[in-house]
Amino acid sequence: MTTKRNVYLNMKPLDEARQILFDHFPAVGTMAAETVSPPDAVGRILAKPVTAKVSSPNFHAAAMDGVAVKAEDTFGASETRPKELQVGSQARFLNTGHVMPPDTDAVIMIENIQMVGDDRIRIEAPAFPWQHVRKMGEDIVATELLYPRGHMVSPYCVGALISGGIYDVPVRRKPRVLIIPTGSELVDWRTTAPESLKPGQVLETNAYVLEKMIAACGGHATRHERVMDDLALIRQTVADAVAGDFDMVMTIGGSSAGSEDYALPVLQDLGEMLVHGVTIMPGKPVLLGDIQGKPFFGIPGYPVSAIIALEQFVQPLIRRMLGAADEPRRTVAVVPTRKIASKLGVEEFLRVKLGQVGENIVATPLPRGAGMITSITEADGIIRIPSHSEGIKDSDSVQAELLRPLSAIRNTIVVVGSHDNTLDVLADQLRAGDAALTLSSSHVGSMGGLMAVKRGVCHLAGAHLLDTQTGEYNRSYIQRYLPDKPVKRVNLVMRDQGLIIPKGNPKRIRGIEDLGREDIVFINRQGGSGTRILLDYRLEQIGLSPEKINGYSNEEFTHMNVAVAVLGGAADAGLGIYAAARALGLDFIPVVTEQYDLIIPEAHFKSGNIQVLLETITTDIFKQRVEALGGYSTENTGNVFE
Ligand SMILES: Nc1nc2c(c(=O)[nH]1)N[C@H]1C(S)=C(S)[C@@H](COP(=O)(O)OP(=O)(O)OC[C@H]3O[C@@H](n4cnc5c(N)ncnc54)[C@H](O)[C@@H]3O)O[C@H]1N2
Ligand code: MOO
Repeated sequence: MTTKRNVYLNMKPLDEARQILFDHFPAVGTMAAETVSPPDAVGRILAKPVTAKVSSPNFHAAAMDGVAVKAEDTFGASETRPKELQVGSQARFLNTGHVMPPDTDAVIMIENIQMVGDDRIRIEAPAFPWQHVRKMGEDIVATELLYPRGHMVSPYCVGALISGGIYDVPVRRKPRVLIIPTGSELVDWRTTAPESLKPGQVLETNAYVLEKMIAACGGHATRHERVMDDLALIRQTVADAVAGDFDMVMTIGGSSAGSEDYALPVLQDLGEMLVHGVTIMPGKPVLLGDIQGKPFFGIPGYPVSAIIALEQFVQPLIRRMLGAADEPRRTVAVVPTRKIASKLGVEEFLRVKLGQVGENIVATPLPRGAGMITSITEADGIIRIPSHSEGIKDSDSVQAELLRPLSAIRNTIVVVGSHDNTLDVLADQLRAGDAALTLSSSHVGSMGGLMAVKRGVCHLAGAHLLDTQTGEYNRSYIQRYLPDKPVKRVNLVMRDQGLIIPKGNPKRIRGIEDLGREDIVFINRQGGSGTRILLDYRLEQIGLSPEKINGYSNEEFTHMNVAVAVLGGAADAGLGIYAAARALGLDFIPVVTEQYDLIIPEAHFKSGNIQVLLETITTDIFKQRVEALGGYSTENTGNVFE
């Protein structure tokens, strides 16, 4: 094993790095042509201009059911002076699509004629020439251009291609790409049961994601099995791929500066490095190179970094090789829900949730870790914060690239505040309903939710704020923090908070009163959290002083982290919701039932989407699903407080 580490030689801004790549591979439309059938051409790029071989229709055709006539013979007909025509010579019955008989140039619809005996018809209006006739070549004229080269064939195009007699469609061959995931920690999902995953093992995902993304832009990718962190092995795999019939090769992982990051040494051994390191985030350590005239990419291992690197470099290069146009994403002006700091000197691809609240489309930032695939799967858009900017203010209107259509974003209810698992049930039920609404929730704590209501950047907030003076939830906080904001408060659920303890309760804890025992170590929540307020309130009620509790000053920030501390043996008990205990197979002693409400500004309360939400939470199916989670009660669900 080598201990030599790579250093980023010369980080380039995104535009410059792209230019270096495109200049080095001036590959526009270089893929050879091949022919495929019209249906198989869908999604492919035309290698040549396509001109029609035949006209469509290739004869004059009746466009309506009725009689074919010579327009001239009908001139002068009116209601007061109807005309009669002889069937067989002056008028011939035919149906939509039939060939027009010789010497006819118009069709009169069947409903506009009267029979006179067996062989004459009466009309009360003249026909004008070519009325209700689809003339030869009306749709497509033989020899005319159907599509220029570089056009992407759509399902609609198949109709025009076949009608125009193009049965062999010239398209560019798909660039063949080999994807080589590297990393000794990677395991194959097909041979690894999820329960058997050991610490240190990571399910290989990127090769699958990239394979589909390459297919989406017109390439064809092959996934190599994962290669261990072994310089010689990776080098051999890359060398074989380049010598074979792949047009492009990429490794995933090992692109940065770790002692086992081999993408750069492999490239240096086999070819020429063009760029190592781009001032973007995620995606910084991407490596661009040339091995024997073929593009080589060292794609960073973090899932979002891999996706961004692919979108910024690989997909555009593939489109160029195919001679296809670039497909910039639509952008829309959005207002961030809070101010967002960003590092100077790097262009950040910030993933955001979007929703239309009042006049504005508001953007809530998602977690920024490049290792979090959900930060991009949950995203509706991407805000690109330029490298010269230290971030964006919450009042700034900025552009976001859209990952979902605007119509879907307008159909989204934005809820901000404390997290609760029943919101997931609600999201699912809302989507299954006739309106197919999306619930987009951001978890910033109860107070964060109230502040979002105050600033008008959400449709509603979820909160469970206990007033220790009165024992009431939320009301006094609303009075205090939202004095000028008329809101309605609707109960979503009552939920159990309780002691999360090890399976089997080895220390025979009975309740909060036991937290003062000398043999028990507690794990606390951070000051200001709803749960901490609750604990302190409860301790005061039973007259147990915090100093008596071992571990009272050890704080965690989430219910799950409290449960993890208990599971790992760092603590014997912590206060949290039942769902967290259940997720880790721990035991739970209910302590109090707390109230979780939805706080809805009057301005939104009457809106159709909110009314659907309020109906949904009172349905039996919603309540049953919530009760089935355990630790919840729906006795007050849907109750409205002014
Ligand atoms: N000292 C420094 N460390 C790191 C830097 C740096 O500048 N200095 N850059 C960080 C950045 S930014 C990124 S991005 C990562 C990417 O580095 P690598 O390309 O070397 O990626 P790995 O270390 O191999 O893997 C990172 C992470 O992703 C997981 N992974 C890798 N491949 C796959 C795959 N095919 N499917 C699923 N997951 C994968 C891997 O297990 C790691 O957890 O480096 C930072 N470090
Ligand atoms: O820049 Mo790395 O690609 O964020 O995680």
